[in-house]
Amino acid sequence: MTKPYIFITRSLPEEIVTPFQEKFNVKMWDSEEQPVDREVLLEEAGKADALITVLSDQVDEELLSRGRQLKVVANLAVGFDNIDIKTAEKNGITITNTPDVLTETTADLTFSLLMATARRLIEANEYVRKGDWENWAPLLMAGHDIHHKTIGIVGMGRIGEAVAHRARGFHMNVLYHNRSRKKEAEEKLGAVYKSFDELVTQADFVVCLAPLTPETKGMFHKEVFKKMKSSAIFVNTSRGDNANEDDLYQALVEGDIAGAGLDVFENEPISKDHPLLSLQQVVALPHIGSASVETRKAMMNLCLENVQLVLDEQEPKTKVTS
Ligand SMILES: NC(=O)c1ccc[n+]([C@@H]2O[C@H](COP(=O)([O-])OP(=O)(O)OC[C@H]3O[C@@H](n4cnc5c(N)ncnc54)[C@H](O)[C@@H]3O)[C@@H](O)[C@H]2O)c1
Ligand SMILES: O=C(O)[C@H](O)CO
Repeated sequence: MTKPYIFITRSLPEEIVTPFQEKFNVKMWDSEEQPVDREVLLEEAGKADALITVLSDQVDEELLSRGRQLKVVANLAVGFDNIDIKTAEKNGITITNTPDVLTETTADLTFSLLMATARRLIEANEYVRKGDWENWAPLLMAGHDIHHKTIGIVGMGRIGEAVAHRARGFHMNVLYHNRSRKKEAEEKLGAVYKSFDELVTQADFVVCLAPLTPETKGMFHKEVFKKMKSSAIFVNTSRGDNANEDDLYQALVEGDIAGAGLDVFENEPISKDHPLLSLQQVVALPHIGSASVETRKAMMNLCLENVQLVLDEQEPKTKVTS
């Protein structure tokens, strides 16, 4: 009997893939960094039983209609905005993602980014390395306090709650906005529900952790930045498209807000000539929210386990539904 065929769109460590090779015929794209060619991906989708994809692979109608035998697409991310879920369901293809295993790691990064932006850590590090540090000065690299300030979390899901937990450790006042109220989080974390407008007006740190959907796309725009405090810092570790980057740039230049910590961008990788990167008050990271070795390996394992379960005609651990 021929083994089921799994195609993985990036090169993953052998130690992760080897245990599955006895049961499956596994092929990987030969680069860890370079995305798979679209033509190759379409061709593979036409013959694979399972695909393991990453967030930059567009799993759209064209791809999902190729696979006569495609049964499952396991996305190496909790976000699934790169996948047309409805078409997958229509075509009987199971979609899985990687929730939970990355929650704490992404919350760590989100809070680090908030701190790095508020306390100007990257700018200060460059200052020392360039040899610009000549004297101690009363306001040298003075930033903004974090402790006892107000954090506003938009998208109080798994990661949002984990960020709120960290914020409580810094004696912060926690506000949140979510699609629905979360009474348990209010009790557990002392978080206070606010409308979106109230939250952006009152928070010192506005943190976006909502998924990218038609509803959230561009939700942080010109008028929203204008409502924020001029001392506010915007942190985005969800998806770049949730904020309008031109409006964010203008808001920073015109002093509507004080800074931005960004792990995600409208176009990734962001061009080094992008206006946002010319601003000292912006800390920019290359989409590394979940990037600890332990967590990335846990995400890879979860993808492979999900694929195995579906191919064995069992329920996957983390199925995505519309
Ligand atoms: N930067 C990174 O590397 C990284 C890592 C992991 C996750 N993420 C992003 O973070 C997102 C959140 O992950 P999660 O595991 O916490 O997901 P989750 O589903 O547990 O939480 C998302 C929350 O957002 C809420 N929400 C949805 N639409 C909303 C809206 N219009 N307004 C307000 N709230 C809304 C949901 O009700 C939910 O509570 C992912 O979708 C992904 O885009 C990024
Ligand atoms: O959605 C996700 O999981 C991230 O963007 C990558 O870990």
